Amino acid sequence: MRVIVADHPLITHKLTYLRDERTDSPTFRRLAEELVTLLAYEATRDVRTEPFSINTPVAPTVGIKLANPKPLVVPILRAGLGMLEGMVRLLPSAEVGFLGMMRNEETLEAVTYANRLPDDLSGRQVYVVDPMLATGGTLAMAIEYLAERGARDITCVTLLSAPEGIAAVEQATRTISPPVTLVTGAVDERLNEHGYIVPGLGDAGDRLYGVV
Ligand SMILES: O=P(O)(O)OC[C@H]1O[C@H](OP(=O)(O)OP(=O)(O)O)[C@H](O)[C@@H]1O
Ligand SMILES: O=c1cc[nH]c(=O)[nH]1
Ligand SMILES: [Mg+2]
Repeated sequence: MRVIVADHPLITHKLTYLRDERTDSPTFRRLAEELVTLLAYEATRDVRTEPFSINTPVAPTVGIKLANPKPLVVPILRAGLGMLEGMVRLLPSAEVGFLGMMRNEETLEAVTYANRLPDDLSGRQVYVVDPMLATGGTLAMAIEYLAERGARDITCVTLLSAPEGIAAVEQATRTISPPVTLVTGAVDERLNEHGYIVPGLGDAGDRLYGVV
């Protein structure tokens, strides 16, 4: 797995406010959206394009446009929804599929409770968005699932990642065929005994949408 830590000062600045416990929900949502736009710039560096002929007012020229099939963006509900708008703003022609997944807070194992994705992902570039990569169970399960359906390559965009989670996803993706890339805003110190990222930002879903 290729890991890109996009530690641009603007990203780290916005992440600092996002982490701050005093940041309220509306501000948290706005910052998450702004952050994903900055991360998406890095994450889409290898998006597939094809030549596109146009005429400027001065001369004909050949540029590029996104190739077909268009990329698929997959937010992992709930917290990934907070990154969807920023992602599709940058990729307006992308399609969107949904995976609903939650961690069992006792066992820390991921459970899938919703799935609305095209059956056949052959040839598709897939961008998975979820703010948090903690133990890695959720992302590993999502990646395996997308690979089984034939995704051509899979790029995961997270705001924060734990070293333990990166190692777990690396291990889990060792045997799958599509290339996997992780683009993250920061790699934090560790996980605590409850599986939360330290220093992290708490529960991203709760901070975006309220405590469940
Ligand atoms: O790497 P892991 O240990 O699997 O943890 C990461 C997952 O935990 C959070 O979701 P959560 O289960 O809290 O669901 P929510 O988005 O509905 O709050 C987060 O958004 C990831 O999906
Ligand atoms: O720190 C963490 C770990 C998992 N999920 C979160 O929302 N935050
Ligand atoms: Mg949560």
